[in-house]
Formats: sequence, structure tokens, C-alpha cells
Amino acid sequence: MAKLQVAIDLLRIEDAIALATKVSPYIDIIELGTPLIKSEGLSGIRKMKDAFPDKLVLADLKTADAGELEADMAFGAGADYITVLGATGDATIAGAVKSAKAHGKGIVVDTIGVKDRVKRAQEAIALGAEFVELHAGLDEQAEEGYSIQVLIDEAARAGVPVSIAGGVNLGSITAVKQSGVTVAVAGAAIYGAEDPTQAAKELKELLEA
Ligand SMILES: O=C([C@H](O)CO)[C@H](O)[C@H](O)COP(=O)(O)O
Repeated sequence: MAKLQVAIDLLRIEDAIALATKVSPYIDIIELGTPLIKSEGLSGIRKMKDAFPDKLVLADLKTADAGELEADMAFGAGADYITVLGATGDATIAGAVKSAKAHGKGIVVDTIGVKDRVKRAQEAIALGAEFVELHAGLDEQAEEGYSIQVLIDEAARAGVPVSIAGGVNLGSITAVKQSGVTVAVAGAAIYGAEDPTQAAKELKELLEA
């Protein structure tokens, strides 16, 4: 069954932990979004893992270089997964994978900005990534004509473990699930909801239906 990941794009770790506290019964992976990491640093990762020792914590580092070093830093702070950019070189992904193996953790390759996401996903899995995020970031989502359907179609033909991020919500999660994803990532649909707990509950129910 696909896992549900909440992407927390808030800026204060106290707010992020408060949100995670509300939604955690329905969440498999708690993601500290890139703006949150930039705001709070490694100590934010440590605080989140200390608050939720039984949950998987993903640090959305979007590492672009020094893969092994940055992965070591985040795993040392308690992360279970970090993201590395698919747009970067194979050596950066391989370095991060080396660190993940040493720590017993996992690498997620983020295809944000990559032209051929499916091809890069297949390459990233061959390099040792645990799964690949087919991702349209917040700026791409804001472009005219954006549709999550592109990611859903790519997931269905990827043939490797993938997540989808970029507009997963109550209206799209069933199609996301049917595409065969390993993980569905929901950010604004949860942290921006009037009732985040209810939103997370409904998303989880649809994923499990
Ligand atoms: O990863 C993200 C972005 O790069 C900022 O960190 C978002 O969390 C991700 O795109 C989730 O998107 P929504 O579910 O559409 O909020």
C-alpha cells in the first residue's frame, strides 16, 4: 500500500511540530520542506525526530553537491531520508547513497527541473536511490496550464519506485494511487487546510480504499 507523506512548508519548527502532532496518526513520512530546513537548519531535523521517534522523517535538502557530506549531516541529525536533486551529477547521488548505506537510511532523488523525469528516475534507482520523487515544485505548479496528470502518467510508466509531489489533494489522490506510486506527497492540501487533521485522515482513507 502506498505511504502518505506530509510536506511541511512552514518556516518555524514549533509550527511544524504542532502540525505534525495533529496529523501524525494518518501520516507515514513527515517531511521537513526545503524552506523549513533553510529556516531551522539541522536542529530542526533533530527536534522533529525527537518529537516523532516512531515516524519516518524526510529532510528535503535538495542536495546539489557534496552528496555524501550533506547526507551524513542530515542522517546524523536524525533524518531517515534526504532528497538529492536528480538534476545533479551521478557522483552526488552515489555519494549520498554511500552515506545512506552506512547509516541504514535512504535516499530519495527529486526530479524537480528535470526534463525527462522517467529516464532520470530509472537512472537514480540504478544508482541506489530508494525511490524517486516525480515532482512539480511550487513555482512550476503556479505556471499556467499545470496539471498533476503529467506526473500521474509518468508514474504509471516509470517501472521503478516513485512518489508524486505537486498538487496531491483530495481530488487527485485516487488517480495518484492508481498510478502505482510508492508514496503520495501532500503539502498544501494538509498544512493549508482549514482542518489539517481531517484532510490528512481523508487523504489516508482514499489511499487505502
Ligand atoms: O517540495 C516542495 C517544494 O519544493 C517546496 O519545498 C513541496 O513541498 C511539494 O512540491 C509539495 O507540493 P504541494 O503538495 O502542492 O504543496
